[in-house]
Amino acid sequence: MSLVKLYDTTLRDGTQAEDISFLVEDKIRIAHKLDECGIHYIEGGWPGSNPKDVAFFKDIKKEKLSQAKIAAFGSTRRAKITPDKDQNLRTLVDSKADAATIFGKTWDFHVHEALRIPLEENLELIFDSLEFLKKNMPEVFYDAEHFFDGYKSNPEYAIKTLQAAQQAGADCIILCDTNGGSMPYEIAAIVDEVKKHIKTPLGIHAHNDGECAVANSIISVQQGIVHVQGTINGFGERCGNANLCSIIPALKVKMKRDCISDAQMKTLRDLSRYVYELANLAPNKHQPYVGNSAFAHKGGVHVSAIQRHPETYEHMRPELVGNTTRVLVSDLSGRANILAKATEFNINLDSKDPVTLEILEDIKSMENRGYQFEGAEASFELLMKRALGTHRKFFSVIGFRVIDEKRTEDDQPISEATIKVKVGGKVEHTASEGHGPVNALDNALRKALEKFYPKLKDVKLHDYKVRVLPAGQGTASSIRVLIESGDKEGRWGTVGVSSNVIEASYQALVDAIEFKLHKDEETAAPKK
Ligand SMILES: CC(=O)SCCNC(=O)CCNC(=O)[C@H](O)C(C)(C)COP(=O)(O)OP(=O)(O)OC[C@H]1O[C@@H](n2cnc3c(N)ncnc32)[C@H](O)[C@@H]1OP(=O)(O)O
Ligand SMILES: CC(=O)C(=O)O
Repeated sequence: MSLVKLYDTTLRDGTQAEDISFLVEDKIRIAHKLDECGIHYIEGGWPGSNPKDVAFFKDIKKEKLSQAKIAAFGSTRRAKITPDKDQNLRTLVDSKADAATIFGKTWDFHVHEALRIPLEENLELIFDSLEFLKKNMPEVFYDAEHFFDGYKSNPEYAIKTLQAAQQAGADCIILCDTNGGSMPYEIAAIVDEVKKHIKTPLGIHAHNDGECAVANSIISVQQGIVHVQGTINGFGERCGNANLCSIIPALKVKMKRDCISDAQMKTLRDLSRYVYELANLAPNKHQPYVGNSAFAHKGGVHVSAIQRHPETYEHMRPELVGNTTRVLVSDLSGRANILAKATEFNINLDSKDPVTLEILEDIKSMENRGYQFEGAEASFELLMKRALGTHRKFFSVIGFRVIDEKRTEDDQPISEATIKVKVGGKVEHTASEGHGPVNALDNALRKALEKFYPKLKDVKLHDYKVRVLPAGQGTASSIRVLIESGDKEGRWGTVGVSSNVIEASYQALVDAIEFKLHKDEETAAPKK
C-alpha cells in the first residue's frame, strides 16, 4: 500500500481558530517539532495575508529541517488580472517555499455569490493560476474549496473545476469539506465518483463542524486518497480541522497504513502538548489517544480487568503514541484501584489486608463529604501512609489567624496571616502579607517552616482552584480547594474541603508541604 502523505496546516488554518495566534518564533519551533514527528508538508501561512507570514517563510529558509517540505498558501488569482500581475500569486513565488497550495471555488453558489463572476471565468482562474505556479514552484497543490457541498449542488460543474486543476498540472487535488458538515457515507460515495473522472492524486481537507473531520479523513483514505491535511489537536477555523493526533494512530494502528515511523508516532503526545503550550492553552485532557484521560481508568470493574489484561478496556497500547495507562481513585473505586495506586507509589498492599478495605471506606466517606482525589494524588498518597502508619509528622500547626482589611473605599484590601507551628519541640511564630488571604497564609506557613526545612524554598504554587460544591447530602455549602504545587523535579496535587474557604485552602497547603517533605526524605534514603 502506498504511503499516506501528511500535510499539517496548524500554522495556517490552525491560526484561523478563535484564541490562537503564534509568533514567528513559535511557528519556527512548531515547524521543527512537526518535522521531527515525520509530517511531510508544513503549511506555514499565507504570505499574501500579513508581514508575519512573510517573515516565517524568510526565517524558515535559514533552518535545517530533516525531511519536511514547507508549503505556502494562497488563493487563485483575482478576476480581470493575469496571474503574473496578481500580487497574491507573486508572494507565493517570492516565499521560495518548496510547495504552493492555492484554494479555488468549486461550488457554483460561491462563484455567483462570493466571486460574482461567470462559472466559465472561474475555470480560467483555476487553470491559469495553477499553470503559472507550476512554472515557478517545485510542487503545486490545489485545494478545491467547498468541494463536497459544490458536488452536492452541481456535480457536473464541481468535476469541471477539478479537471481544470488536473489540466494545469496540479500535483495533488485536495477535496475540501470547508463547511465541515458532510457525513462519512457522503464523503465515501463522492470520492468514489471523483476517481472515475480524475487521475491526479487526491487529498482530503476536512473541517469538524459535524464532528466528523477525523472520520471523513479516514474514510477518504479507505477510498484511495493519498494526502491528508489536518492540524495538531484539531485547531482551526470555527470547530476546527481534522485532528492529526487522532488520524495518525488511526492510519498506522487500525488501518496498517504507512505514514510516519513507529518511533515518530511515540512523540505524538509530546507534540500535542507542545502545541498547546505555545498556543497558551490548557491541554484537553479528554482528547482521544494523547489526552491525560485517554487511558485513565476510574470504574473499579475497569481497573480490576485492565490489571488482568489491558485490552479489556483499552483500544490500543497507549505507549504507541507516548501516552500511559493511569488509574484514578474515586467513590467508583474498588480494591483494584487502591492496589494499583499503591503500586504506583511503591507501597506494598495486599488485597486481603484490612488496611486496603479501610482506605477504600475512608475514600468513599471523604468523597461523600466533597473530597476528590483525581488531580490530588499527593493527598491520596498521604492518606494511604496515614492508614499504614508510615506517615511522619514533620510539623504541627498550633494555630493561625488571617486578617483581611480594606482601610478606605479606594484602597486595595490588605491580607495578613500569622501562624504558630511546632517542629521537634520548637515553636515558631511568623506573620506574612499576601495577595489575598490564601496567599498570605501560604507565605506565613512556608516562612515558619523554611527555617527547619530550607528545601521548601523550591516549592511553588502553580494552580489554585476553588469549587463550591452543589448542595446535597453530606456536602451542603462545602467548598473544595485543589492546589497544584511543584519543585524542580515535578508537580503534585492536594485537596482540602470545608465550609470555610480558608480552612479548605489550609488543608490543601499543609498536604502540599507534607508531601514535599516526605518526597525529599524518600529521595535522600531510597527504599531497599
Ligand atoms: C477556506 C479557507 O480557509 S480560505 C483561507 C481563509 N483565510 C483567510 O482569509 C486569512 C487570511 N486572509 C487575509 O489576510 C485577507 O482576507 C486577504 C489579504 C487574503 C484578502 O484581503 P482583502 O483583499 O481585503 O479581501 P477580503 O478579505 O475582503 O476577501 C474577499 C475577496 O477575496 C476574493 N476571493 C475569495 N476567494 C477567492 C478565490 N478563491 N480566488 C480569488 N479571489 C478570491 C473575493 O472575491 C473578494 O474579492 P473582492 O473584494 O475584490 O470582491
Ligand atoms: C482550503 C481550506 O482551508 C478549506 O477549504 O477549508
